[in-house]
Amino acid sequence: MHTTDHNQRQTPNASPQSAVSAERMPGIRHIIAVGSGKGGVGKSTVSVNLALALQQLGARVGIVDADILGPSIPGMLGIETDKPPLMTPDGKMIPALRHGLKVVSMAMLTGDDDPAVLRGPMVGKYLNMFVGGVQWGSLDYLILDLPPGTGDTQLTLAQSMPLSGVVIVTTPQAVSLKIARRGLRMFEKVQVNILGIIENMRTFTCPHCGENTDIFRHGGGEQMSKELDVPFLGALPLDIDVVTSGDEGRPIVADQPTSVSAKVYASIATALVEQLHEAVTVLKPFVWKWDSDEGAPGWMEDAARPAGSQKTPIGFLRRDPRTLSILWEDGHRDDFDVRDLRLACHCALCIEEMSGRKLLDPKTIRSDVSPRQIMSVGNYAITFDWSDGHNSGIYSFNDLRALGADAAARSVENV
Ligand SMILES: Nc1ncnc2c1ncn2[C@@H]1O[C@H](COP(=O)(O)OP(=O)(O)OP(=O)(O)O)[C@@H](O)[C@H]1O
Repeated sequence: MHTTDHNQRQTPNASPQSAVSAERMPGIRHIIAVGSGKGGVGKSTVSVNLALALQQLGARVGIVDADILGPSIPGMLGIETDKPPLMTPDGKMIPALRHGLKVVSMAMLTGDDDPAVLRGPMVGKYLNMFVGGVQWGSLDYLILDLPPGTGDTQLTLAQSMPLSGVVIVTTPQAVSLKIARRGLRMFEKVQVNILGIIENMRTFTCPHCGENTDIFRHGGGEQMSKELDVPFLGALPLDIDVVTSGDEGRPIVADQPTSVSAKVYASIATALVEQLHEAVTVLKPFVWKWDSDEGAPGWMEDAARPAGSQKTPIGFLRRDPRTLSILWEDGHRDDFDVRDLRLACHCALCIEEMSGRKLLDPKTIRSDVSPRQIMSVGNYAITFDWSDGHNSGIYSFNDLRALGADAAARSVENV
C-alpha cells in the first residue's frame, strides 16, 4: 500500500495543514459545493457542465475536484495528468486551464491511475490546500465537486470554508433520493445554504423512435424539493451524448451547446446566479484577538434586511472589553456580556452530555474572565479561547440567537 501523505509529485508549498482563510482566497466571490449522497449519480458531470454554463453567462469559473479519492474531472475535461502542475515562485499551484475553466484535481498530483490512499483528516487538509494553496486569481464562482457521501470531507468543507451554498444532485430513483435527503440534512445541520436540487438522468428519449422512457422513474427530486422546501433547479435527461462527450473530454455544454441538456444547464446556471445575487452575506472565516481587536470579523450593517435570516450573523463587534455584540441578518442586535457567554458553554466539560446537568459551577468563574481569541467554525458557529484556559465549547449561531432571546426575556421579567 502506498499513501500520498507525501506525494511522489511536486506538492504546493502551502502546507496541507493550513486552513483556508479569507486572506488566502480574496478574489473568489462564491464557493459552491456540488454534492450527492449516492455515488455515480452524475455529480462530476453536473459540476463540469454547470461550470461551463456559468462561464457562458460571462462568469469566471474554477473547479476543485474535491473527490480526492476518486478524481474524475480531468478526464471529463480532457486535462492531461501525466505532468506535475506548474507552481508560482511563492509555492502556489497554478491551476490547469481547459475550456476557459481553471481546474485543480488530486489526479494532477498523483496521476489518473495512481489511487490516492489518504486517511480522513488528510483528505480535509488536501482540500483546504486545493482552495487556499492555488493561484486562482479573480473568480466569480469556484465549484467544488464533492466525493459521494455525508462523511468527513463534506463536514470539513462545511466547517472550514465560507460556502455560498451546496447543490444536491440526485437521480429519481428511491435509493438515490433517500441518500441525497440524508446529505441535504447534514448540510442543513451545519448551516450550509441549500441552493437547490438537480434531478439527473430523468427521461431517456430514444434516438430512433423518439419515445420517452423514465428509466430511473420521474420527478422524485422535484417531490423532495417540495417536501424539504428547497429550490428545484432542474431535471436533466438521461442522454447518451453526455456519456460519450464526457468520456472524450468534451463536456456536452461545450460540445453541443444547443442540445436539450445544454439548455437545462443554462437555465440552472441562470437560476443559481439570480439566487446568489440575493444570497445571504457570508462572513469570511476569522481568528479574532479580543484585546487588540486584531482580525475582527467586521460589521456589515448594510447587509441587514427585515426578511433576512435570524440565524445568520452579519457582524461581530467588541463593543467594550466586556461586551460582544452580534448583528443578525434580520437587523436584530444582541449584546452579550462575555462572562455570561463563558457560563453558557455547552461543552462536555460544562454540561453532562446524557442528563444535560450543568457541571460548571458559576462560582468558579472569575468576574473578569474574557476571551483571548474568538474563531469562526464554518458557517454555523464560533468558538472561544477563554482567559481561564477553557476552549472546548462550540457556540452555534442557533444557540447564540436563542441565548440572546432568553437574556432579553429575563431582563423583561426582572423589570
Ligand atoms: N444525464 C446523464 N445522462 C447519461 N449519462 C450520464 C448523465 N450524467 C452522468 N452520466 C454518466 O454517468 C456516469 C457517472 O457520472 P459521474 O462520474 O459524473 O458521477 P458521480 O456522481 O460524480 O460519480 P462518483 O460517485 O464516482 O463521483 C458517467 O459515465 C457519466 O458520463
